[in-house]
Amino acid sequence: MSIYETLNPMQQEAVCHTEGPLLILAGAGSGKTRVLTHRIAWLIDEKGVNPWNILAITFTNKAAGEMRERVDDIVGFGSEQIWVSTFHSACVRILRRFADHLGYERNFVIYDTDDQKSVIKEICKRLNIDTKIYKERALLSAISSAKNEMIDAKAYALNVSGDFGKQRIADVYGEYEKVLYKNNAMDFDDLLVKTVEVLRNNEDVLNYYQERFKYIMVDEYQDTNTVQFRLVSLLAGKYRNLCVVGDDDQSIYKFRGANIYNILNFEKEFSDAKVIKLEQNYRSTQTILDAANSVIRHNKGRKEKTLWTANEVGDKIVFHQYQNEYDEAYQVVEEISRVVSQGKAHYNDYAILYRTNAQSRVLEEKFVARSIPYKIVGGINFYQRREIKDILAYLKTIDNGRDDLAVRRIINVPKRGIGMTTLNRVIEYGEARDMSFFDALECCDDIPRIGKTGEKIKGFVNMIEVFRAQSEYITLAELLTNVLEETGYIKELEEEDTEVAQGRIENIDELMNKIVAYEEEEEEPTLSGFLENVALVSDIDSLDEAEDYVMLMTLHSAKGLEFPYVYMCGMEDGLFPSYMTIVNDDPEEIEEERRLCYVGITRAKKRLTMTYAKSRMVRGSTQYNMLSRFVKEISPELFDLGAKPEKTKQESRIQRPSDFSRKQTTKVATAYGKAFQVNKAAALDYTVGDMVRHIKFGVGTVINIVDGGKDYEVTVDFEKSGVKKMFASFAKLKLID
Ligand SMILES: Nc1ncnc2c1ncn2[C@@H]1O[C@H](COP(=O)(O)OP(=O)(O)OP(=O)(O)O)[C@@H](O)[C@H]1O
Ligand SMILES: [Mg+2]
Repeated sequence: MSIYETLNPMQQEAVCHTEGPLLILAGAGSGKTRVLTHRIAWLIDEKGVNPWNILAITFTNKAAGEMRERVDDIVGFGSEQIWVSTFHSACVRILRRFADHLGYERNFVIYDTDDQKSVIKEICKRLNIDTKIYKERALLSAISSAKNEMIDAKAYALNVSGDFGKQRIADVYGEYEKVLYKNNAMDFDDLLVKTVEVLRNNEDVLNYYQERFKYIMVDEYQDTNTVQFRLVSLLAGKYRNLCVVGDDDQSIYKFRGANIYNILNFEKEFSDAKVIKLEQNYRSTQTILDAANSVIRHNKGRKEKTLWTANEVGDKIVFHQYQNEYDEAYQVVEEISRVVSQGKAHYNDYAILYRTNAQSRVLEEKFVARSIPYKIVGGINFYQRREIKDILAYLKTIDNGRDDLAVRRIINVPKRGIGMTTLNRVIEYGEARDMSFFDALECCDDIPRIGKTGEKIKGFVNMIEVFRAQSEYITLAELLTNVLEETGYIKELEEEDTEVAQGRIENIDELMNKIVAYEEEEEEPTLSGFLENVALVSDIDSLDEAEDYVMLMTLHSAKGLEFPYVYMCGMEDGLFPSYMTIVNDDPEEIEEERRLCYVGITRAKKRLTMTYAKSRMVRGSTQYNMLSRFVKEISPELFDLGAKPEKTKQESRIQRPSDFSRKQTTKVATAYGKAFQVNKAAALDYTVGDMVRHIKFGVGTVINIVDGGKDYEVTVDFEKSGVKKMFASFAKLKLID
């Protein structure tokens, strides 16, 4: 049977429409990616197109890898000639060849955020710009947005029209471009911008690539931004054989400048474009598809789509409610383990999806405890993350300082201006005397040629010693708080103010949760005890080799992928949709989160399980959340509500070799544990979900309560005035019976 017979008539039409622009707009699982791979095969096998003339662009490296595999399978010989890559790697390839046309050396370097920041810092100093007012990160993000909109430094400067703030940004932007050029460096946005520039300004280069890429395909088109759109239109400018596929309901990268209007732009720029809609979903059961549709229906201003499936009705959506995130993780892992051990599924039939990276920690610990192989897709295991390693290195150094690697890891993190030459001298000194690195640091006065850096070293040693002294009389959570504050670690991340930095902060918060849970449960908590406990769960080497593993990933990373069994964990308002989305109360943000939910649901082929934890520790304090609004949007008849969670013993929050009884404690650490006090949950006479009355705002529903130490922070959704956050003692909310 020819592979084309495995396509439906609309898909076949899309595959065979090889000449001229083509837009495939279709819902999840309708075979868009499949059409792209089959189109490549068709071009080569049936149209005799040279594989060399084909460019396929995908969104992530994983997607590129998968597409490459699918193409290899159906094309066979010659498939390695096809460019299957992400936007960025395609651009790097082009620039490595033609960057000299822009006056760059071809071996230009690519700057990461740290490099960019030091450039900005240096410029601000030179221009006398106060970085307290003009934050480095804000400057960088203004420059990045400008680049993604293809506004260069000159154009930016022309547009400031007397706005002093913008003028400063324009000054920095101009200088920044000069410095990068001088250093033969490009930042991430440059890769795209400069490629467009090379193509625009050099007819021969443009000609070369237009001739080369006679057939261009772009997957996940809904998440392209302005400069990416420009790039594609330039490349396809001559032959116009451009096929883009996307789904406006799955646009989830607006925060990175993705521009959903590119779908409209496409129809404008390529007005003769053929538009094909695919309506049959092949991936999911009827039930899963119904659930997805019932959620996405709540978004306004979307293109209404019909999506049906011939697949069976299938299992109901499973919904579980748990006491807390530990129960949730425990039960999910147990369930997977049970089914797999019965031989009914493989580990890699499963994916666990969550909203934030930090949620992986508890799940990972349960997997390690059960010796079940798992892999974090598109990310890094919790205990391997940079910030977690850094903070643990601080704690190890405070604990005893005998771990040279740990001390060396943090001596200059955050930057303290202690250079490599100095450090080598300290190492040499220590090795000659058989001392630990930390002991050698303590002797820095005696080390020759240390000079002024000695003061900086002493500052570091002193700080560690103060922490050591403190650790005698404060709790571990307080110690961690002090480390985060005194070292400036958190401040640096806060100032960076990027998506990545925010993720790092969330991970550190999660480590705080771990410490608080450890202290609550342990009879005699100690720093060494905590570090041993961590070593127990972070030792995952043995599981690394497995070929069959459960996949854990954020909802964002799951785009384009599919799995027989999907778990969506943490289905709570305040987590998903995120807390900030709810507080900002911006309908567009909620819609973006809803699209993310749609992406999550539609990853599942056979069965979808959604889980909800009534309480969850956030920054060291227990938070009670309401069920996610997205779950409520799914019609109740689609759920298997009989599937109540089995009553199990209260799940331990920490991993330990032997069983023990959980110590009941009322101690609760606040955000960064400044104050410790008795849990006052009994002090409020209302709880999440209750109706309350406020003297000014009227009637509303309590949607969140956070124990903020001295007071409770209560979030209420008022019928008239929307969501408001307030302190319980001031709000004087009255419970309505
Ligand atoms: N005509 C078909 N016959 C059988 N299976 C199909 C057909 N079309 C697609 N499929 C299968 O349906 C699943 C979904 O296809 P694909 O991943 O291409 O969808 P998609 O539209 O790209 O989804 P997403 O929007 O999530 O990226 C895949 O397993 C694919 O092999
Ligand atoms: Mg796809």
